[in-house]
Amino acid sequence: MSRNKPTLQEKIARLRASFVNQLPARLEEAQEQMKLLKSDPEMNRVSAVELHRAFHSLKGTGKSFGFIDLANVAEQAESYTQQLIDLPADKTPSGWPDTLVGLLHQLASQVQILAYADLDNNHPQDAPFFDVEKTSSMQISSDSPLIYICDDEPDQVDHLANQLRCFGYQIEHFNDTQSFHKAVINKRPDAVIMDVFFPHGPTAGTDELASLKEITGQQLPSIVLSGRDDFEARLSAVRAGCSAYFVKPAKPLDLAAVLDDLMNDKPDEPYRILIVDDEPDVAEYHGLILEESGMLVYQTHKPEVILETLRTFNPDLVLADMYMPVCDGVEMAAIIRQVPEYLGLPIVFLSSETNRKKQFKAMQVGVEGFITKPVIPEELVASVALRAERMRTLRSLMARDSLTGLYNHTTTTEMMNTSLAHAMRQQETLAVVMIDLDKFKAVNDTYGHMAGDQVIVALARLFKHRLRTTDVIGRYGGEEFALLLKNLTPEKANQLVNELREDFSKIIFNAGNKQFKVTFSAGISFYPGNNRSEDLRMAADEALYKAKEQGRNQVVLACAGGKHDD
Ligand SMILES: Nc1nc2c(ncn2[C@@H]2O[C@H](COP(=O)(O)OP(=O)(O)OP(=O)(O)O)[C@@H](O)[C@H]2O)c(=O)[nH]1
Repeated sequence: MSRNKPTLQEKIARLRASFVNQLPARLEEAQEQMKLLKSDPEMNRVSAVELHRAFHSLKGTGKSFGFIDLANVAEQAESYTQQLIDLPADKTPSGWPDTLVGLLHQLASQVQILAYADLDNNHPQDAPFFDVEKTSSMQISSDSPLIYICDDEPDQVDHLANQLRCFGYQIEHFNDTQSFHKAVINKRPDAVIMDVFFPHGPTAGTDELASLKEITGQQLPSIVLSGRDDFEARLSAVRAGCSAYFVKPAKPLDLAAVLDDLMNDKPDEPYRILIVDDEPDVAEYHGLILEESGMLVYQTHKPEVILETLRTFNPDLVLADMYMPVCDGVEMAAIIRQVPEYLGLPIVFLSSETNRKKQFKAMQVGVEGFITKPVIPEELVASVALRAERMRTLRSLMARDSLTGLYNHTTTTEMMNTSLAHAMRQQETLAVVMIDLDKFKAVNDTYGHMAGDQVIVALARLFKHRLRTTDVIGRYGGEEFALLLKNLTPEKANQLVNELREDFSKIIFNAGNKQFKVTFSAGISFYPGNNRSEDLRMAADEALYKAKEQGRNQVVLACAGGKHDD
């Protein structure tokens, strides 16, 4: 019999119950430490530090799960042990064991109360867990964008639709607003290209967009493409919320550029958050809140594996506990900062520590901020998202080419290494494709450098639309591109690159009143067969050279050992 997946409430209820189940063992441990402390007339400071950590953790987790009475007693005990630790070695206050024993008794009665409490009806007091909104910016769609064109002049539309299809857009054409209306209600497109004038009304197209907005409550991303170039038509487009207005005949490439901008409002990859907390339940709880908002979370409970985990998970932000047994959060942050690659990685402490001096010490090793326990889910999500976004922007500036937004040479080379290592570990295949525009010098010389740039941008756009999000697209040099295609057979990779080549060769570019087309050549190499990333690159380069030699506008497959399958 199949069971539904547990809801967030159910998962959190389980975590709270698990915390309560662990309380007797934790209390017993604290009592053991207390015995050690009492047996030592000099007061063993190691045990005092251990006790302090145990109380601190009970306070933080207790607050997070909404067990406020328990957390309050733990806080008093934490503060008292801190005073003991801070005293000079030769000064031990009389009566200290009684105070601590008293606090431990109070904790024991709280544990008893919780053991018999009805946890289902005892929800945390200040944590509106279930209202964390799923931010729409976190979902990824790998499908080709769907564009509806509504226009009653089929000749013009055919050419536009064919050009846009070359970029990987799915195009559906409607001759009248009625069939367009039905189609939108049935399946909402990613964007619309709409004419203004139709036989049944001078602004029937834009009126239709406005009425759809009213009916559905949502604005359709839309562009106007019209024969009209007058104030009334343009105003109707503004009022219908259209993003751009083109007068016929418009260049398909210009429309594709605007469509790209509209698509760019689409989601990014989810933020990657690494949680380091020695208490699995606490890590799980904070992880649930972040996952619920669409982030990708990885947890580790051991600060000693931090560097390996950073390498494999590559987070946008580290959310760490401040007190952990092997090393504390500040020490762990200092270790992270020793690695130049992670100098800019945001580290945020999630802690019940409110001591300013301690917070300042953490800031000195480059910790970005503190989120105080118990967390308010919305605040946790907002402050993590804000910092992770900043990290993304910074990384993107460093890793991407400014003309195309593709990965630059350095990043592409790094990704070739990591993709190959990943393919080897997972026993997957990897295809490296080197692509070079044909006779591009002549394009620049004949039509100008700006026209040449337009070609480079168009090819980048074609790759972005047509390849999977798991594939890597890099601008390897001026007019040279590199693709890393995962898990494809040589036949499939060859077929895919040939389709891209054919579609690209059909795109019509404009320079002044001249029109021209451009082609590219490609060489493909594979793992397995080439087992070092340098070999993969060289084999793909040689195959590309062969494609150029054989007449350009073609794809050549490289085999291991430098042979080619033409
Ligand atoms: N417009 C523009 N041109 C570029 C850019 N980067 C490189 N190029 C030009 O690309 C051309 C490359 O020319 P070549 O290496 O001689 O090769 P080709 O003319 O493409 O000929 P084949 O590769 O043999 O087909 C040079 O004219 C460069 O100036 C760029 O960012 N924008």
